Amino acid sequence: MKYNFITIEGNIGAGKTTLAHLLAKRFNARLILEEFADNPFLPKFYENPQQYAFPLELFFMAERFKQLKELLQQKDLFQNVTISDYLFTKCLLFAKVNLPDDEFRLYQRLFEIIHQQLIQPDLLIYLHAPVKKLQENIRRRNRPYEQAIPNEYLFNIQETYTHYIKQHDIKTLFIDASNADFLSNDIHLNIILDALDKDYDDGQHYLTLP
Ligand SMILES: Nc1ncnc2c1ncn2[C@@H]1O[C@H](COP(=O)(O)OP(=O)(O)OP(=O)(O)O)[C@@H](O)[C@H]1O
Repeated sequence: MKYNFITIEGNIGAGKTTLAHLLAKRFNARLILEEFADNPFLPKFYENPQQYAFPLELFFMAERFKQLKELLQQKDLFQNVTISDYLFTKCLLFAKVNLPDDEFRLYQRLFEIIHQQLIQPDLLIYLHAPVKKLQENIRRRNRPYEQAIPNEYLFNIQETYTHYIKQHDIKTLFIDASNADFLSNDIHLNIILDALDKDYDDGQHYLTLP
């Protein structure tokens, strides 16, 4: 395994957490998981996005910073592999979609100050699935407040992520996860494991799962 700190990203319902658990088990890695359930603004945001977007985004940024800073500063970081199911920049990407321009600019100023203090992963795994598949996953896991997410919101999030990854030339394994089933299909997990044995240049590297 060539990487010390891997982050898995993707749209809502793409399967980040499942893959993060499987990889962490395989590499006996430290696991950093998104704690979105503690965000009291999330159900309110889905009911009334305009009113709650700013406190929602601030809460996410504060919580994620606290979590990443504590974990990544522990001395054993580079003795163990670390897997996380979110990138700190996720805050900024969701904020771009959810906030009006003036509020976004304020948020971005705060983000940039905070962001510099964090260690970045050495590989990003991006799970890309079509909106139809995301909606199926969201329905199946059945978190009540997510059941009316419009397709347009998922498209916007997807666009924002892919644009960011391209623009910043981030070292990314870009996985077509349309058919992904990491839990019951060992072939899918093995394709990812094989890929993690290789060195990659910066930029996107595409993988398709059969
Ligand atoms: N910055 C943010 N702004 C708005 N909503 C957010 C933000 N971050 C996370 N969320 C919401 O929190 C919930 C959890 O999102 P997330 O994509 O992290 O996990 P997930 O959908 O459980 O991932 P996966 O299914 O890929 O494991 C979703 O409803 C998502 O929209």
